[in-house]
Amino acid sequence: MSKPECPVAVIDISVVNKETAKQLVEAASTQGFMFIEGSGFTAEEADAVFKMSKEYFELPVDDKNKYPISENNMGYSVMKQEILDPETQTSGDPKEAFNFGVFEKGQPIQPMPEFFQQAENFKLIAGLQDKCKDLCKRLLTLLAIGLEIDETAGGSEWFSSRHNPGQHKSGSIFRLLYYPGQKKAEPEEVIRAGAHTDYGSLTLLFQRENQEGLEILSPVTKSWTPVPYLPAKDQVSAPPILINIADQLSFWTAGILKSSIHRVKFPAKVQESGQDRYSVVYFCHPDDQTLLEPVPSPIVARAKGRGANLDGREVITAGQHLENRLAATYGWKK
Ligand SMILES: O=C(O)CCC(=O)C(=O)O
Ligand SMILES: [Fe+2]
Repeated sequence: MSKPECPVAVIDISVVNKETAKQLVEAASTQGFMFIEGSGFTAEEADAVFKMSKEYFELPVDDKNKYPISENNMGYSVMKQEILDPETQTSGDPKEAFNFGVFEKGQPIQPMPEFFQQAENFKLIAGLQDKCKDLCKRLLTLLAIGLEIDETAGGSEWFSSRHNPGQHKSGSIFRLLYYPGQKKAEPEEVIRAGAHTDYGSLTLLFQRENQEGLEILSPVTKSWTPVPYLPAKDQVSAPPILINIADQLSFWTAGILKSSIHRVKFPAKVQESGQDRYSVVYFCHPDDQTLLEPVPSPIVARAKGRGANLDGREVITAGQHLENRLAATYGWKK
């Protein structure tokens, strides 16, 4: 399935069946990253969200700072505020971001900047969040099928039934990111987003052509591997979306599914052109009260001794796990 120049698999998920599920679990248990075709997102939606994002980040910083990120992980994160790799980084990531919590009954759950309240922007954000939720449900169903989860315990619904963003509280976040280009800096020296794993269950990433920068520490080759931009297969569809497994799915499956370390570091081509990078991310999290207990899968059961399978370990909830990770990232007290 992989195109020769692409280090991660490209999987068409338009059909939900055992064959697609097998391909997804194979990719999720090797690189932990994969491109998805057949997501249902359109080129028009992708163009619109990147246009909105650029307009937002061009606003004066004082305006953006009126809605600062708070302990609920929603709002504006100013340049260098976030430190994704606190153990090795001496200063924050050179990027800005805005985090939206998932709307409840079509309404935001945080104070919204006027810019995002404009009817067209509001409709776009709400619509994209809904599509991200649906896509994650489909991916979670496929992963459950691929892991052969016991039918009597919930089968293909085991993961998806624990994800109800917008109905139950969760850490799910829809995020706009902006990494300003820096023409002069040495490419090798500039880390745009420090090495980290994602905190939830799954992450969806939308990126743009000629704005590459994401690298994964491949569990297969153990080396930093740049992830390319893949063009759309036709004029109507959005380009393939990059998916990665995050901590909670890895923990749930005793490490069988890989939550791979990744970072953002502009390649020479992007560095030389001084090009900015914009990305749009959906972090999918289980409902806060979800217990991170072993998954009833024969495949996971064979991998004794790690993650949720560890005997004698205190079972924590998804919400507690997220609180711990955010406290480290932003220097918040626990
Ligand atoms: O912008 C990117 O490509 C990566 C963002 C990322 O890894 C994150 O925000 O967790
Ligand atoms: Fe990430």
